Amino acid sequence: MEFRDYPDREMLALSLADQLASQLAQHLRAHPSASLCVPGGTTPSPVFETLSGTDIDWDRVTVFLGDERWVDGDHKRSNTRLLRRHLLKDRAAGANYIDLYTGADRPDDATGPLAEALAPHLPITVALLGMGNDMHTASLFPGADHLAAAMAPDAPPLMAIRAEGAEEPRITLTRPILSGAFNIHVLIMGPEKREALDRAARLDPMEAPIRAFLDSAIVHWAE
Ligand SMILES: O=C1O[C@H](COP(=O)(O)O)[C@@H](O)[C@H](O)[C@H]1O
Repeated sequence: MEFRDYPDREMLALSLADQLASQLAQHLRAHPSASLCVPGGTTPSPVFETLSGTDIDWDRVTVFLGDERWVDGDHKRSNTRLLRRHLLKDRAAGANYIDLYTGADRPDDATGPLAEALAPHLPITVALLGMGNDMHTASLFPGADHLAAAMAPDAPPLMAIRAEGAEEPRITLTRPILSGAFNIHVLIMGPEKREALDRAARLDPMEAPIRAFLDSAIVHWAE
């Protein structure tokens, strides 16, 4: 794991957005398309704001979330809503977006069609992961009902998942799809998350799912 410590959150957002854009642009120089997997939650919006204005060929970039809460796109807890407000605008408005919320009654009914939609965009070019204070990442929560299956090497690309720490049913990309990304970044802010990261580094991925991605990730942190 590489740990990058920034002087403040603004510097982190500017620098990380630049690193993500550079990796996408570099991939696009050698390939017809690239994919960007991003987190939802409360942390990434400043990074998204900067990234949305970067000058890359967004028409050739496919964006999708690492996980989605099973709520309508205009619900205040929708991760897609966050993306539409902070990332999929300005220059990045041209990106192809795969919405993980299909409107099906249950996320279980969406995993098959979504796996087909994602397949042409795998392996992920750049995966940005978030982390909760409970050491979950995407919707891979400690204690979640299908965590063992979602962490297995032969897990399907997406799974429906429920957890006590999650307010609503979720859909999540699974461990093999996320860990197969060419470039993995973890974004955390604040002292609590730094402590959680240190704790996670000493735990098994079933207790601290973020642990599964740390060995090959660059972690970006600011107070
Ligand atoms: O529920 C979620 O939580 C994590 C962490 O979110 P944060 O609010 O602590 O930044 C996020 O990465 C994930 O995408 C989201 O669905």
